[in-house]
Amino acid sequence: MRRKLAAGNWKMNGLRTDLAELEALAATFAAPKVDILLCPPATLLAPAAACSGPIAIGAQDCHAQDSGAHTGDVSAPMIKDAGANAVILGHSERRTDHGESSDAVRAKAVAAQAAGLTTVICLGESFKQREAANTLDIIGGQLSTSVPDGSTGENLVIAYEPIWAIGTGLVPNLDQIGEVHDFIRTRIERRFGAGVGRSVRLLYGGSVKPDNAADIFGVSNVDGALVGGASLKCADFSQIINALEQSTE
Ligand SMILES: O=C[C@H](O)COP(=O)(O)O
Repeated sequence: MRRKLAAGNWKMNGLRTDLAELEALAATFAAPKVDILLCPPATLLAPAAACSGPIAIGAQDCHAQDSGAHTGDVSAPMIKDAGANAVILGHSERRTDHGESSDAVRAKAVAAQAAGLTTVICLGESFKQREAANTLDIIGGQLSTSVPDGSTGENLVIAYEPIWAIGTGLVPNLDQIGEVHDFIRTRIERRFGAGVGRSVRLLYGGSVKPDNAADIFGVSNVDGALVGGASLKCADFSQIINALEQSTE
Protein backbone atom coordinates (compact mmCIF):
# COMPACT_ATOMS: atom_id res chain seq x y z
CA MET A 1 0.00 0.00 0.00
CA ARG A 2 1.48 3.35 -1.02
CA ARG A 3 1.67 5.95 1.75
CA LYS A 4 0.12 9.22 0.55
CA LEU A 5 2.37 12.25 0.16
CA ALA A 6 1.61 15.96 0.44
CA ALA A 7 4.52 17.94 -0.99
CA GLY A 8 4.86 21.71 -0.89
CA ASN A 9 7.08 23.71 -3.24
CA TRP A 10 7.82 27.22 -2.02
CA LYS A 11 9.61 28.05 -5.30
CA MET A 12 11.55 31.36 -4.99
CA ASN A 13 9.63 32.44 -1.90
CA GLY A 14 10.56 32.49 1.75
CA LEU A 15 12.81 34.28 4.22
CA ARG A 16 13.84 33.00 7.62
CA THR A 17 10.81 34.67 9.17
CA ASP A 18 8.60 32.45 7.00
CA LEU A 19 9.88 29.37 8.79
CA ALA A 20 7.17 30.19 11.31
CA GLU A 21 4.75 28.67 8.77
CA LEU A 22 6.78 25.44 8.78
CA GLU A 23 6.94 25.40 12.57
CA ALA A 24 3.17 25.82 12.70
CA LEU A 25 2.74 22.98 10.22
CA ALA A 26 5.03 20.73 12.27
CA ALA A 27 2.99 21.50 15.39
CA THR A 28 -0.31 20.84 13.58
CA PHE A 29 0.83 17.49 12.16
CA ALA A 30 2.87 16.03 15.00
CA ALA A 31 1.80 12.51 13.99
CA PRO A 32 0.63 12.74 10.39
CA LYS A 33 -1.24 9.90 8.68
CA VAL A 34 0.46 10.85 5.42
CA ASP A 35 4.00 11.82 4.48
CA ILE A 36 4.59 15.57 4.31
CA LEU A 37 7.45 17.13 2.38
CA LEU A 38 8.26 20.82 2.17
CA CYS A 39 10.71 22.21 -0.39
CA PRO A 40 11.89 25.71 0.52
CA PRO A 41 14.53 27.67 -1.41
CA ALA A 42 18.14 26.49 -0.99
CA THR A 43 18.92 29.27 1.49
CA LEU A 44 16.40 27.80 3.95
CA LEU A 45 17.23 24.10 3.65
CA ALA A 46 19.39 23.85 6.78
CA PRO A 47 17.26 26.03 9.08
CA ALA A 48 14.12 24.32 7.80
CA ALA A 49 15.56 20.87 8.49
CA ALA A 50 16.38 22.02 12.02
CA CYS A 51 12.78 22.91 12.86
CA SER A 52 10.64 20.64 10.66
CA GLY A 53 9.82 17.88 13.15
CA PRO A 54 8.02 15.09 11.28
CA ILE A 55 7.95 17.06 8.03
CA ALA A 56 10.60 16.07 5.50
CA ILE A 57 12.59 18.78 3.77
CA GLY A 58 13.54 18.80 0.10
CA ALA A 59 15.35 21.01 -2.39
CA GLN A 60 13.98 22.29 -5.69
CA ASP A 61 16.90 21.36 -7.94
CA CYS A 62 20.44 19.97 -7.83
CA HIS A 63 23.48 19.76 -10.10
CA ALA A 64 24.38 16.49 -11.81
CA GLN A 65 27.95 16.63 -10.42
CA ASP A 66 28.79 16.15 -6.75
CA SER A 67 31.27 19.06 -6.66
CA GLY A 68 33.38 21.25 -8.92
CA ALA A 69 33.59 24.53 -10.79
CA HIS A 70 29.87 25.25 -11.18
CA THR A 71 29.29 28.72 -9.77
CA GLY A 72 25.93 29.18 -8.15
CA ASP A 73 24.93 25.53 -8.27
CA VAL A 74 24.16 23.19 -5.39
CA SER A 75 24.95 19.46 -5.47
CA ALA A 76 22.94 16.52 -4.18
CA PRO A 77 25.46 15.67 -1.42
CA MET A 78 25.27 19.32 -0.27
CA ILE A 79 21.48 19.06 -0.07
CA LYS A 80 21.76 15.86 1.94
CA ASP A 81 24.39 17.50 4.17
CA ALA A 82 21.99 20.40 4.84
CA GLY A 83 19.53 17.92 6.36
CA ALA A 84 17.17 17.44 3.42
CA ASN A 85 16.23 14.05 2.00
CA ALA A 86 14.44 14.85 -1.26
CA VAL A 87 14.75 17.04 -4.33
CA ILE A 88 12.29 18.20 -6.96
CA LEU A 89 13.70 17.74 -10.47
CA GLY A 90 12.48 18.71 -13.92
CA HIS A 91 9.88 21.20 -12.76
CA SER A 92 8.45 22.93 -15.83
CA GLU A 93 9.75 26.26 -14.53
CA ARG A 94 13.28 24.87 -14.68
CA ARG A 95 12.68 23.19 -18.02
CA THR A 96 11.47 26.58 -19.36
CA ASP A 97 13.62 29.11 -17.46
CA HIS A 98 16.86 27.11 -17.63
CA GLY A 99 16.33 25.02 -20.75
CA GLU A 100 16.55 21.74 -18.84
CA SER A 101 16.07 18.75 -21.11
CA SER A 102 14.80 15.37 -19.93
CA ASP A 103 18.35 14.04 -20.41
CA ALA A 104 19.63 16.70 -17.99
CA VAL A 105 16.87 15.84 -15.53
CA ARG A 106 17.86 12.16 -15.63
CA ALA A 107 21.52 13.03 -14.98
CA LYS A 108 20.50 15.09 -11.96
CA ALA A 109 18.24 12.28 -10.76
CA VAL A 110 21.09 9.76 -10.97
CA ALA A 111 23.24 12.04 -8.78
CA ALA A 112 20.41 12.71 -6.34
CA GLN A 113 19.50 9.05 -5.91
CA ALA A 114 23.17 8.15 -5.43
CA ALA A 115 23.33 10.76 -2.65
CA GLY A 116 20.36 9.14 -0.92
CA LEU A 117 17.75 11.69 -1.90
CA THR A 118 14.22 10.90 -3.02
CA THR A 119 13.68 12.44 -6.44
CA VAL A 120 10.35 14.09 -7.22
CA ILE A 121 10.46 14.16 -11.01
CA CYS A 122 7.97 16.49 -12.71
CA LEU A 123 6.25 15.87 -16.04
CA GLY A 124 3.66 18.00 -17.81
CA GLU A 125 2.25 19.15 -21.11
CA SER A 126 1.58 22.66 -22.37
CA PHE A 127 -1.94 23.80 -23.21
CA LYS A 128 -1.09 23.71 -26.90
CA GLN A 129 0.08 20.11 -26.60
CA ARG A 130 -3.12 19.15 -24.78
CA GLU A 131 -5.27 20.87 -27.37
CA ALA A 132 -3.43 18.95 -30.07
CA ALA A 133 -4.23 15.68 -28.23
CA ASN A 134 -0.52 15.07 -27.63
CA THR A 135 -0.63 14.88 -23.84
CA LEU A 136 0.12 11.17 -23.44
CA ASP A 137 2.90 11.26 -26.04
CA ILE A 138 4.55 14.18 -24.24
CA ILE A 139 4.20 12.59 -20.81
CA GLY A 140 5.41 9.22 -22.09
CA GLY A 141 8.51 10.80 -23.65
CA GLN A 142 9.38 12.87 -20.57
CA LEU A 143 8.82 9.85 -18.34
CA SER A 144 11.02 7.43 -20.23
CA THR A 145 13.91 9.90 -20.59
CA SER A 146 13.79 11.76 -17.25
CA VAL A 147 13.52 8.76 -14.93
CA PRO A 148 16.75 6.81 -14.37
CA ASP A 149 17.12 3.05 -14.46
CA GLY A 150 17.28 1.56 -11.00
CA SER A 151 14.62 3.87 -9.56
CA THR A 152 12.52 2.40 -6.77
CA GLY A 153 9.43 3.24 -4.77
CA GLU A 154 11.79 4.65 -2.13
CA ASN A 155 13.77 7.05 -4.28
CA LEU A 156 11.27 8.00 -6.98
CA VAL A 157 8.09 10.06 -6.86
CA ILE A 158 6.50 11.33 -10.07
CA ALA A 159 4.53 14.58 -10.19
CA TYR A 160 2.16 15.18 -13.09
CA GLU A 161 1.89 18.94 -13.47
CA PRO A 162 0.16 20.27 -16.57
CA ILE A 163 2.05 23.50 -17.31
CA TRP A 164 -1.17 25.37 -18.03
CA ALA A 165 -2.55 24.51 -14.57
CA ILE A 166 0.42 25.87 -12.59
CA GLY A 167 -0.46 29.05 -10.77
CA THR A 168 -3.40 29.75 -13.06
CA GLY A 169 -6.41 28.46 -11.13
CA LEU A 170 -7.11 26.14 -14.07
CA VAL A 171 -7.27 22.41 -13.31
CA PRO A 172 -7.83 19.48 -15.67
CA ASN A 173 -11.09 17.68 -15.07
CA LEU A 174 -10.94 14.56 -12.91
CA ASP A 175 -11.15 12.21 -15.91
CA GLN A 176 -8.17 13.95 -17.49
CA ILE A 177 -6.14 13.70 -14.29
CA GLY A 178 -7.07 10.02 -13.96
CA GLU A 179 -6.19 9.26 -17.57
CA VAL A 180 -2.65 10.63 -17.18
CA HIS A 181 -2.04 9.01 -13.78
CA ASP A 182 -3.27 5.62 -15.02
CA PHE A 183 -1.03 6.02 -18.07
CA ILE A 184 2.03 6.80 -15.92
CA ARG A 185 1.28 3.84 -13.63
CA THR A 186 1.01 1.47 -16.59
CA ARG A 187 4.27 2.75 -18.07
CA ILE A 188 6.29 2.45 -14.88
CA GLU A 189 4.91 -1.02 -14.16
CA ARG A 190 5.93 -2.05 -17.65
CA ARG A 191 9.43 -0.60 -17.25
CA PHE A 192 10.26 -1.47 -13.65
CA GLY A 193 8.00 -4.45 -13.04
CA ALA A 194 4.79 -4.63 -11.07
CA GLY A 195 6.42 -4.51 -7.62
CA VAL A 196 8.35 -1.30 -8.12
CA GLY A 197 5.79 0.14 -10.52
CA ARG A 198 3.02 -0.16 -7.95
CA SER A 199 5.15 1.31 -5.16
CA VAL A 200 6.10 4.59 -6.84
CA ARG A 201 3.92 7.47 -5.68
CA LEU A 202 2.24 9.67 -8.30
CA LEU A 203 1.35 13.24 -7.35
CA TYR A 204 -0.88 15.70 -9.12
CA GLY A 205 0.28 19.35 -9.20
CA GLY A 206 -1.25 22.53 -10.61
CA SER A 207 -3.59 24.88 -8.73
CA VAL A 208 -4.34 22.41 -5.93
CA LYS A 209 -6.28 24.38 -3.31
CA PRO A 210 -8.26 23.57 -0.16
CA ASP A 211 -11.51 23.61 -2.15
CA ASN A 212 -10.50 21.15 -4.89
CA ALA A 213 -8.08 18.86 -3.04
CA ALA A 214 -10.59 16.25 -1.84
CA ASP A 215 -11.96 15.67 -5.35
CA ILE A 216 -8.47 15.34 -6.82
CA PHE A 217 -7.42 12.91 -4.08
CA GLY A 218 -10.35 10.68 -5.03
CA VAL A 219 -8.93 10.07 -8.50
CA SER A 220 -7.41 6.70 -9.39
CA ASN A 221 -3.62 6.54 -8.94
CA VAL A 222 -3.37 10.00 -7.37
CA ASP A 223 -1.23 9.41 -4.27
CA GLY A 224 -1.04 13.04 -3.19
CA ALA A 225 -0.16 16.47 -4.50
CA LEU A 226 2.71 18.79 -5.29
CA VAL A 227 1.41 22.13 -4.09
CA GLY A 228 2.88 25.51 -4.97
CA GLY A 229 1.12 28.69 -3.85
CA ALA A 230 -1.16 27.01 -1.31
CA SER A 231 1.85 25.51 0.51
CA LEU A 232 3.19 28.90 1.56
CA LYS A 233 0.74 29.34 4.41
CA CYS A 234 0.16 26.74 7.09
CA ALA A 235 -3.57 27.46 7.11
CA ASP A 236 -4.03 26.55 3.43
CA PHE A 237 -1.57 23.67 3.28
CA SER A 238 -3.09 22.17 6.44
CA GLN A 239 -6.49 21.96 4.79
CA ILE A 240 -4.99 20.15 1.80
CA ILE A 241 -3.12 17.74 4.08
CA ASN A 242 -6.32 17.14 6.04
CA ALA A 243 -8.09 16.26 2.79
CA LEU A 244 -5.32 13.82 1.93
CA GLU A 245 -5.50 12.24 5.37
CA GLN A 246 -9.26 11.84 4.98
CA SER A 247 -8.78 10.16 1.62
CA THR A 248 -6.93 7.35 3.42
CA GLU A 249 -9.88 6.54 5.72
O1 LIG B 1 5.37 22.73 -7.80
C1 LIG B 1 4.21 23.12 -7.71
C2 LIG B 1 3.43 23.40 -8.88
O2 LIG B 1 4.13 24.14 -9.83
C3 LIG B 1 2.05 23.88 -8.62
O3 LIG B 1 2.03 25.25 -8.30
P1 LIG B 1 0.62 25.91 -7.88
O4 LIG B 1 0.04 25.03 -6.84
O5 LIG B 1 0.98 27.28 -7.39
O6 LIG B 1 -0.23 25.93 -9.13
